[in-house]
Amino acid sequence: MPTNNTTTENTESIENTEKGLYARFHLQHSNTKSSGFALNVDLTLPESGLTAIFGQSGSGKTTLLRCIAGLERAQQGHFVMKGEIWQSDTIFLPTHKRPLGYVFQESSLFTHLTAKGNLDYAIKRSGIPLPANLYEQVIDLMGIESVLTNNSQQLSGGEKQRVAIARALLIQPKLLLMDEPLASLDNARKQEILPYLEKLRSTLKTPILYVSHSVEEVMRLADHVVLMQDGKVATQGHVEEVFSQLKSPLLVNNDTGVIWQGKIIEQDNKWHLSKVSCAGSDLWIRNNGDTLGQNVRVRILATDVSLTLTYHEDSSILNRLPVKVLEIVADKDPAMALVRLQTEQNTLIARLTYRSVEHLALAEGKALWAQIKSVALVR
Ligand SMILES: Nc1ncnc2c1ncn2[C@@H]1O[C@H](COP(=O)(O)OP(=O)(O)OP(=O)(O)O)[C@@H](O)[C@H]1O
Repeated sequence: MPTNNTTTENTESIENTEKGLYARFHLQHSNTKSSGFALNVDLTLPESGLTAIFGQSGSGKTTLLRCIAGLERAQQGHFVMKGEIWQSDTIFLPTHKRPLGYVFQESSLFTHLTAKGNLDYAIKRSGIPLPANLYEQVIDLMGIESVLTNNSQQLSGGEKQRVAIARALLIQPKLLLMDEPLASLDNARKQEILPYLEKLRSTLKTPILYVSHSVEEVMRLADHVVLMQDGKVATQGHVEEVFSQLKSPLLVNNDTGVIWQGKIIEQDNKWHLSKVSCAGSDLWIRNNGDTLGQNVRVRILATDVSLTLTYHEDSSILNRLPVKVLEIVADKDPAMALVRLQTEQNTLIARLTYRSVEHLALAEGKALWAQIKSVALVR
């Protein structure tokens, strides 16, 4: 289950950080005391995968990342990275001694160097010998082979960011921090770079902390989500859990819906459809060139789910799943209700009128069929 923030001292977490990351910071910006911004977090994060730090502008995402990097010194701070203390009451490792890579909104490449020159400079500065093939693997992962000899000023915004990410990876960080790496790109460039970030997330063993205020990026990239509000952690948890909360603060109005992880297990070439198996529930989606066996994420909006008491074969809807009602809560619109449903092993949310809730006599535990009008691959 997603957990809420605790700002009290978490001694147990500090002791159990051989694997995960533990961050506790209390920081008050000296010149913002009047406006009252304070960062107050106490977080244990997974040791691998991509953790999205999400929240509105000014909620403290960058400040948290800067504290972790040692770029900002919290009045009270504790950061333990897989058993290594980077900050405590008595220790403060300066940024250059922390084995981390930092990717900023702007690529910050040296403009007088080529892409390759930027990478070589970073490797030399890190002083850590490169294992065989790492250079080639990183170039391949970021797809920058063809631009290596270009001067960094000649690169597109997306290429610059891919070189900047490669540069951060080549210093062999134990932690990769990314602060809105797509924020300075237009939508076309964002779409171009997202598949590289997906590949990075699924290939890299190093944990990634990724600041964003884009729901799309979070849904597509995150394994784990931390939602920041007013310098505090409002909620955190696995991406599927966080999105399946009926009142997820991540979502606004018609965005309500769930994310499922699945695998393409069948393709129907006649109708250009793919079957995705998601934890016991199979769904047909349009085939957009996906390959058999591919892991995918799908998004099912609450507005695309309707409920029937019996199995309707005479319907245009392809996806029908047996479900049980878990809970019914009021939507912001007084005419509408949000119904959380249990499928085989997942949660589904339907947005219905209260009239339909009454008509179907919906109540907790009631078994019925969910018809899913549209399933989108998250991309
Ligand atoms: N060096 C500083 N001195 C004083 N106040 C600061 C400083 N850095 C940030 N702040 C303030 O702290 C608050 C949190 O800023 P922060 O940049 O961490 O937010 P954010 O969630 O990353 O926002 P955004 O999404 O806009 O980048 C803001 O109110 C900001 O104005």
